[in-house]
Amino acid sequence: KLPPGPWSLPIIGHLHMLGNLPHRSLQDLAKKYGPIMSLRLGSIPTIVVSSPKAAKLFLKTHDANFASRPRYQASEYMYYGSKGMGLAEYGPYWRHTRKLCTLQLLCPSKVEAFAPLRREEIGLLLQALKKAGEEGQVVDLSEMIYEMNEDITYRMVLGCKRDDRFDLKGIIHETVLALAAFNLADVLPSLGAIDIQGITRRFKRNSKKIDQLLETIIQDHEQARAAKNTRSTTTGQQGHYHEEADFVDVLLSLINKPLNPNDHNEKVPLILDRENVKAILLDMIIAAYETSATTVVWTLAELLRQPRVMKNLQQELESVIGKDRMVDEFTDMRKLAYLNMVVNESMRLHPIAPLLFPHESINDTTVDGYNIPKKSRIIVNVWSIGRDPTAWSENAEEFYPERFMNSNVDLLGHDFQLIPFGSGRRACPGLQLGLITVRLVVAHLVHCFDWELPTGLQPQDLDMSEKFSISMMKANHLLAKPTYRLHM
Ligand code: HEM
Repeated sequence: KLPPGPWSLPIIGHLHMLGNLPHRSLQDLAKKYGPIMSLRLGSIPTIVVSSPKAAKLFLKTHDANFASRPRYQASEYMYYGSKGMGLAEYGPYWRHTRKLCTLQLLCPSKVEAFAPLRREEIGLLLQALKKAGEEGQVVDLSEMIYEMNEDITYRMVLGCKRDDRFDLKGIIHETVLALAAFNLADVLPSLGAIDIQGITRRFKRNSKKIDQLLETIIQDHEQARAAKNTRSTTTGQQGHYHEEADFVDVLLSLINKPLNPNDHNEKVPLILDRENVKAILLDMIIAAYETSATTVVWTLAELLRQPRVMKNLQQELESVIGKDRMVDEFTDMRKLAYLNMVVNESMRLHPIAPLLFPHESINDTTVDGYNIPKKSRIIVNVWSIGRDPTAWSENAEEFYPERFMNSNVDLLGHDFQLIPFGSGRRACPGLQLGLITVRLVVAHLVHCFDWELPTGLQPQDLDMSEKFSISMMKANHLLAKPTYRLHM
């Protein structure tokens, strides 16, 4: 038997029940039909998972069967015929690219190597805020945080944050918007050829622009590498031409080589080609583009709504760091226990991917007595799990970081009541990078400044509405007035 679910309409199935904030609509439905629920979105059989216990069954017990992704038009058009990693179906290509990304781009030593870049970009944000504070201005904190996060991302992935030859930020914004749009063809594939929403045309237009951008940047890197190599033969020096190699450098050092040289089972080894490189670069940009910034904005909004928690955090920062120097990523972060609780609590209530990214089942299987057909789409409602009163007690809707005191629950994916980065084979490979960025930016903003809401706005009246897009952001920008508080 299939899991229970509501009656569906012809053709559209349950699409009309999703609304603008599907995580909330699905939570309401799960209250009626249970933590493993069956829906049909267009023509796609869909299973919605809404409790920690059920999430464990899908993401741990039966993880291997649910580790694939549905086919999306976006993956086909924007990612060079599904050559990215995040949307790739489960199989050798995904496995090898994921390994490459985890070991070469997102490994702890690489995350650490970008610490000076983070320091520089956070420094620029703090300077701008200090100046605004001296002039008594209210700032658009959302905009400033997103901009800084983008600059960190572009420098880390591409080695630059602007280019005189093209509108780097504009092209990437357009790409993100195209990828975030709800595409009917993904749930009603028969509509794909008609392109009612004009999305296929948009993908085609956009993929050309993004390809030109990536191609130009790759060629710059190739020329720089060639120049460096000529120099190294004369001086006998080896190594990269930058102090810290950006992601383009790393991928170019692996291009035209087998994706996994140690896998002797494959008859024809998969070779990393130029399109793979461009698809992976785009994957990294999209994955890092706004995720950490969205979490920082939610955290600051919660802190502004809860002056008690803001004060506790400031006290912790003051006792560990004092007021005569800035937070240091290497020496201070692990001592900031309350900061970690604040970030955990923010990600519990505001996971940036409230429904993870849909998974797809590989074979027919049985879970908890229910039949789950092959090629079902699996939606894990992490947002609803984070607010489940049976897992989090009656105050589950409240922002209360102290709930993590003397608790072993963490964000790493083994506690199924808190999985903002997912869990299992498809869990976020950028977890360390995302988490350090969030913790570091929040620590600096709270350590360096006292924050006030714009005149007349009371903490309890701060708007916390959500907007469902590539990440679930705060619908309205966070505005606040900074006052610098350090003695330096
Ligand atoms: C606060 C920051 C971040 C959060 C909360 C987050 C969360 C997530 C979530 C929920 C998923 C989907 C898991 C699933 O489908 O089961 C995911 C996937 C992914 N994330 Fe992150 N992420 C963050 C930052 C980053 C960063 C900085 C990068 C890399 C630059 C990154 C790279 C990826 C990739 C490549 C995937 C797809 C993995 C796959 O399909 O195998 N993420 N992330």
